[in-house]
This record gives sequence, structure tokens and C-alpha cells, in this order.
Amino acid sequence: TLFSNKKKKRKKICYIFFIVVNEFCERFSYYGMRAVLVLYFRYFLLWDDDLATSIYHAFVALCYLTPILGAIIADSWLGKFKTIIYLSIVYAIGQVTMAISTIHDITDANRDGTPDNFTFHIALSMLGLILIALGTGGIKPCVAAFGGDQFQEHQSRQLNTFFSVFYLCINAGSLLSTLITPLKSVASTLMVFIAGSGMYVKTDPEGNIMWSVCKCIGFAIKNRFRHRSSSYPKREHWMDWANEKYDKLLIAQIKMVLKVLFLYIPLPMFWTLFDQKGSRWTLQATTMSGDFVSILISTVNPILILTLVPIMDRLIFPLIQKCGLNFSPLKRMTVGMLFAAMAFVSAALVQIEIDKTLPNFPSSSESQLKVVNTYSTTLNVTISPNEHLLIESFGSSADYVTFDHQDITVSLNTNPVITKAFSLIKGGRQTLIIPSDPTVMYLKEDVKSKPREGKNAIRFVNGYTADLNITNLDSIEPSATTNYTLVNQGKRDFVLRHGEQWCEFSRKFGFGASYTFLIPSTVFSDDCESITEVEDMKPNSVHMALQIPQYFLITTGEVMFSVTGLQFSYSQAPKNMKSVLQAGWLCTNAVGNIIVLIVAELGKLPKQWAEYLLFASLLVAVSIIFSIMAYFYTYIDPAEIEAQVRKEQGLEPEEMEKETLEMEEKDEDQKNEQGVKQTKI
Ligand SMILES: CC(C)C[C@H](N)C(=O)N1CCC[C@H]1C(=O)O
Repeated sequence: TLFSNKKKKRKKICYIFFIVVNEFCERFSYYGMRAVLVLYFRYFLLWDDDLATSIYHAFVALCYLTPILGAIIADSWLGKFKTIIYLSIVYAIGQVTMAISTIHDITDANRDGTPDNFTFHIALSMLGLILIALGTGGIKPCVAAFGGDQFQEHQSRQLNTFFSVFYLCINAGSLLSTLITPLKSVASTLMVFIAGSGMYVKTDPEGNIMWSVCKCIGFAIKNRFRHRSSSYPKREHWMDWANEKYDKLLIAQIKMVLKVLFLYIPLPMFWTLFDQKGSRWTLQATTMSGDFVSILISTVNPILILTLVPIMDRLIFPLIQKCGLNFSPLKRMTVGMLFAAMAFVSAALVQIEIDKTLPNFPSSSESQLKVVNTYSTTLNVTISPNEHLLIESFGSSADYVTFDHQDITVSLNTNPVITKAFSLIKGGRQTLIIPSDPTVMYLKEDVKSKPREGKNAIRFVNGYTADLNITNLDSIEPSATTNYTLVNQGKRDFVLRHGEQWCEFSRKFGFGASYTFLIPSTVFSDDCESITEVEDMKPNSVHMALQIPQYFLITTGEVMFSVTGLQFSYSQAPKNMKSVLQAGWLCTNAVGNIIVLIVAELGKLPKQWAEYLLFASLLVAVSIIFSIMAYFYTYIDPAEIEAQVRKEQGLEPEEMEKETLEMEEKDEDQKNEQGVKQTKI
């Protein structure tokens, strides 16, 4: 018996392996594609930031809504195994369609490097995304539930370990996807899953269960409404109004599912905060210094998951249990939400630090102006009515001057005096460039927010007497100013050239600054030494390492909330509705994403730190509501309830036999464990 049990255990580990590797490959493909999606929208389809992020969030939301469809197909029709296979094929077709949509040569008849028919590429990529959403969303609830199905009812500890390993695989997949291309993984997902085909425990679909559920709920509501007069005796639960027509077992199962779904109502708020990690926190990082922006953003969460899940599972939770505390799943989820709220408080504190170092940008009714002098002598600049600036040659005003009106008149103390009227941009920042011929002074628009991704915005004013060529920039005429170019942090070299003459200009950059470089007429005679620099915007000074606590807190929250949520959804679902509850759980994520899309985008607060605190407070409020709901929730053993109802209805021999067998097996397991212990002693 000992030998056959060991063999059984080894076999189980083997087919659980196939299932978790399948999830690993699927997440690898999904996150690999998602990582480059916004870039594809921005730089291939040439969409603006707002449209790109909206479509991105809509796609993510769709991926977490389609599980409902997958669950219906699996539980009512195909069964989980076939659903996973068929929807993986849909997924693969989606990835291929998406890949084809990125080949610009298809519509680039004139071979200029840009597609000629954007509509075609947009249509193809949208079709690809819809197929991927159907595939990924469809198989996700089935894989989780299918994995759970491989365990018997008494193996709750192993079941919890399975969901932890399952979550580890999700994150290992997403981590690796940043290194290897996603397409290869789609094929391997399918192959790995089919390879284990013969070994799985496959539960059969039980007819059109979702349709029966809907009809049963509809009947209960209608029947309750028909008997609303007080002369009819009350029933324990409103679903009991379906007793007249529907099977007691189905009613009991619906009650279990509804109880859990009701509990899920406040949960999307967690995901609303979690999903802002990829948007708001990424933007926050661009206003900070430190050279690990992209690595930090894409890998810190999965890396922390890979470390925290085992620590929690093997150390923290057992320790809490040893202290005699009952850290039940719903308590864990509440604490998880509080951790996420703390992460946002931490983000708010970091934001306050950043705000202290940010320039004072103009409000929508103000205009800001700086003056740059490339004239041969110091100038006295008067800006009507009462702004007087003394600016030396190849220098600039100390900082921007803020105006609450747009029309200004500038006078220079040249001989004769030069006076010129300008209209400033409302809500904008500009520089008044005074060239070697001051009569042609002009306004140039400046950056009015931190350059993206921690880059630096630089430009040159040509004070040389002829056209100049500068590396990677168009040629500039005398007295003209180039547009801004974005350069990365670190040492950058620029070669300035006019005919045979040239010199090299080197400069070390930090993060998120903006500079105007003034080129004098002597540039070639002193080997670029005389180029002066005007700092339009200071480099970022708050280090990105300060974001680590918020990532740590949100990931700790995720482990408590998300891994436990997966386990809870499986353990509290009746046998024939496991995928449906998994889908319900995933839908909380979809709703969270939709809230980000609507509330977070529309209702921006003027101060970012205040917005972070608002979200933190909302989540604390929601977690209090959730803890009250959880207090009234009684954990159930769905199998036990189902058996009880069956018993009340008269025994079903086949089911009872199965249960007896399981009990016997459980007894045997226990005996064997004792046996092993005794042998060891
Ligand atoms: C955002 C990370 C790469 C992945 C994240 N830690 C995670 O595992 N998930 C976020 C939503 C649920 C879960 C997933 O299934 O991908």
C-alpha cells in the first residue's frame, strides 16, 4: 500500500506539473505581449498617450471579463480540458494576427518605412487583441479550477500549496517574458498541456448549468414577487422561492455561489489601486533619479512575488497559526487590502518629496517667460509694465517670470531702443531669444512638464555666423534655435560642424532635466569650450529607491489578497461551478481596471499626492466594509452540503460510493503517515 501511494503521489506531482507549466507559458505570452502593447500603439499606430492607455486598459479589462464566457463553456458544455485546448488555439490565432498587424511592409507600397493603410493595421490588431482576450480570459478560470480538481476533498493543505505554486508560475512567466519573445510560448503552452492529457482527472460538464442557474434565479424572483402579500409565510432564503420547480441541490449550489459573489462586490477597489502601479507609479518614476526605471517597473512585482509567496506560505502564516491566531482567508484578504492602502500612503509621501523639487509650472491661466541673451553685450530688458531684467551676454534670466496676462511689450536698452510686442501662450512656458541682431528677437516654446522616462530635453541656439550641423539634429541657421531633442542620462557627445571646421561638445546628464545650449561665434576657435548652458528645468533629485517600500507593500498585499482569493474561490464553490467562481474572482480585476479607466482618468485631483491619499482612504473604507461582510460569512464545505442535500433527497448510490472511497483513502493516507513516522522513530 505504501508503495502504491508513493506512486500515486509521484503521478499527481507529475500532472500538476503540466498544469502549472501551462499557466507559466500562458502568462509568459500574455505579459510579454502586454509589455510592448502601449509602445506598439504609440509608435506604430501613432496614437496619442491618452488613446493608447485607454485601449490598453480596455484590453486588460476585456481579458478579465471573458473568463465568464470560458467558465460557461467549460462548466456547461465542453468541460475544462477541452475548453483550455480550444481557447488556446483561439489565443494562438490572436497572437499570430497581432504579429501580422505589426508588419508594416504589408501596406507600405512606397517603402518609406511607414504603413500606407493604418485602418488595415488597426483592424487587424484589434481583431488580434479580441482573440487574445477571448483566449487568455477563457482559459484562465479553467486552468485554475482544473488544477484544483486534481486534488481530493481532504487535501486542502495540498490544494492551498497548489494555488501558491500556481501564482508563482504566473509571475515566473511574466518575469521571463521580459527576456524572451512571447510568440514561441503559445505553441509550447498547448504542447505542454496536451502532453499531460492522459493523466488528468477530468470532471464532466453537467449540461447547460449556467442556463439552469439563470432560469432558477429568474423563477425564484418571479415566484417571490407573485407571493409578496404578507399572508404567505416567509422563507429562510429568497432562493427558496424556487423550491416549487427546481431541484434542491441546484438551489443549494446557487446559494453558495451567490454568497461568495456578494462578498466580491467591494473587491475591485483593490485592483483599482493595484493597476495604477503600471500607470501613475510609472509616471512618478519619471520624475525621480536613478537608472533602473524600466527594469524596476516591469520586474519588481514578479520578483517580489517569487520571494514573498514562499516566505508567507512557509514562515509567516505558520508562525501566525502557532501564535494561536486564526488568520482565516477572508482576514488575510482584508489585511492584503490594508497593505495596498499603505502602499498608496507611501506613494503619497514620496510624491510630497518629489513636489518639493519640481519646478513651479504655470497654471492654466498663467504664462511664464525666460529671456536668453546672445547679443554681444549685457542688456537691460524691460517687460511691460514693471519687470526689469539685467542679462549678460550669452546668459539668461535667473528663472521664469510668471504673468497672469498674455500680451506683453519687451524693450531693450540698445541704441536706439528696440521695442516689440508679444502674445504669450496661456498655461505655457516660453523663452525670449535675443539673437546677435536684437531687432529679430523671437519667442520659443519650452517644455512644461518633466520629459518622459527620465530623459533630458535639450536644444541649441546658434550664435555662430553661419549654418551649423550638430550630430542627430537638423542643420541650424544663424540666430535660430533647434527644437528639443530627448537624450538619455549619462555622458553624451555632440559634434558641431561647419564645412571643414568641427569641434566636439560633451556633457554629462542626469534625469528629467531640460537645457538650452548657447553656441557663440567663437565656437570653433576655442574647441567648443565657450558653449554656455541655460538650465530650463533642474534634473530630478529624489532617488527611485524611495519607490521600493510602496512596491513591497503592494506586493505583500497582493500575496495576501490575490493568492488567498484564488484558493477561497475554489474551495467555496460547488463542484459543478468551480470555473464560474474563478471567473467571478477574475471579474473583480476587470471591474478594477474599468474603474481606473473611468474614475482615475476623469477625476484627476490637482495634487498627485492628494489623489494617492484619496485612493488609500477609499480602500481602507472598502476593507472595513469587506471585513464586516466577512464577519457574517460562514465558511462552508460545498461537498458536505451537497451530500447532505442528496441525503435529504434520498441517496444517490454512485456519489455515495465515491465519497466512501475518498474517506477510505483519507484513512489510509493517515495510517501511512503514522506508519512512516513510526518507522522513522
Ligand atoms: C503584474 C505582474 C506582472 C503579475 C501580477 N503579480 C499577477 O500575478 N497578477 C495580476 C493580476 C492577477 C495576477 C495574474 O493572474 O496575472
